[in-house]
Amino acid sequence: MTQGSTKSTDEALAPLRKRIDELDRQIVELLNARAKVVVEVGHVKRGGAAAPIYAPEREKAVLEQIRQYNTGPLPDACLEAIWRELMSGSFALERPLRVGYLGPAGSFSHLAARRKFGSSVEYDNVDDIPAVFEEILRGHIDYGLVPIENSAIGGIGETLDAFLNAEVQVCAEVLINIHHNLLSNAQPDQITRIYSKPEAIAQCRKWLSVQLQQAEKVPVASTSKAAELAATEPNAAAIASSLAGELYDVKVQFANIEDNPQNTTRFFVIARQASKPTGDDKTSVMFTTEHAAGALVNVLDVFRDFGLNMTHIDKRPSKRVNWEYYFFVDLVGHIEEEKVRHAIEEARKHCLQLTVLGSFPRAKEVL
Ligand SMILES: C=C(O[C@@H]1C=C(C(=O)O)C=C[C@H]1O)C(=O)O
Repeated sequence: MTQGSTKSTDEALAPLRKRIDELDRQIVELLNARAKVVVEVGHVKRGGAAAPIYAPEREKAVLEQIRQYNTGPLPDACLEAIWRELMSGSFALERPLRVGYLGPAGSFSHLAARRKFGSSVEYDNVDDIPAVFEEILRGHIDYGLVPIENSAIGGIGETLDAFLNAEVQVCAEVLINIHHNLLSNAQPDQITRIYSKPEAIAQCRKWLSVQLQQAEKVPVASTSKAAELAATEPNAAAIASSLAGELYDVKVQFANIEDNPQNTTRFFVIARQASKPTGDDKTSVMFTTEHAAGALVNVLDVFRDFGLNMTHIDKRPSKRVNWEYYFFVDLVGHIEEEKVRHAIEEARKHCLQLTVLGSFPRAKEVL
């Protein structure tokens, strides 16, 4: 490029950048005007009957409105990411929020928590899934992220079992694409060992059968533990999230090595309170029935008779009596809707016990 053309490019850019500077000034002013209103919301929530700081129903309405306002050229997903981060800042202005997840840091639960709650909340990593539930009940954390099901391996037994022992509420759901990465600070041909959680190794089976055949596959307790090992051991690699790579300072050598690119995990956000209706919600229930012919069908018949669509069903052994089960069902609708409330009252008549785990806005996007 000649000097003349560089100069004319600079000349052409200068006024455009000046316009951007002025718009940025206005955006900052507007963001702070919004933040001042959020501070007032915080005062209202803390006074009188204390209202939860995180309001999933309002989050959904705000994001839907943003999509409606959007006339481009920015894609909806970009604006949504900005507004999620903005709402994360709102929490900090109302009252610092503590969010717990199954650790160590860099796990997929951590990734789900960060995508949902942004970078302005405090995160706590907890040793196991039941401990996330306990920390909610003890008031040590405000919200907890727990995996409920994966598109490839199905229900997460540890989470389902934890609902039997802890009375927490489901207040939101989060869908996350699980992308695995091969992380290592060694050159690929120098890698002799690959650490990961057995499930992650299994989810990358096809890729591993053609790549890095020389390396030994070593199972460890979590993908984030694997990343930690890969950071310290020469010639070691890990299969883990890109977040784990960032946190433990290990390079992504190969991205998206999972066999199924649609590999998705659904997480529940658990809390001490449920969420208000949005008009597009789900209700999660857990029940056990008598050990008799047709007992389960009798309950499901009620949901059909009331026209309630079921989006999830799972079962876990009661662990009290052999072959006695707890069933977990997600229904479309909110418990405050007359039809849903009525259906659950009717279903209860066919159960030994039925617990409503919570109603929450239906997640539309995979984050
Ligand atoms: C400001 C509020 O609190 C939180 C922050 C929100 C926001 O920044 O728009 C929306 C919902 C809440 O999770 C509110 O409840 O309106």
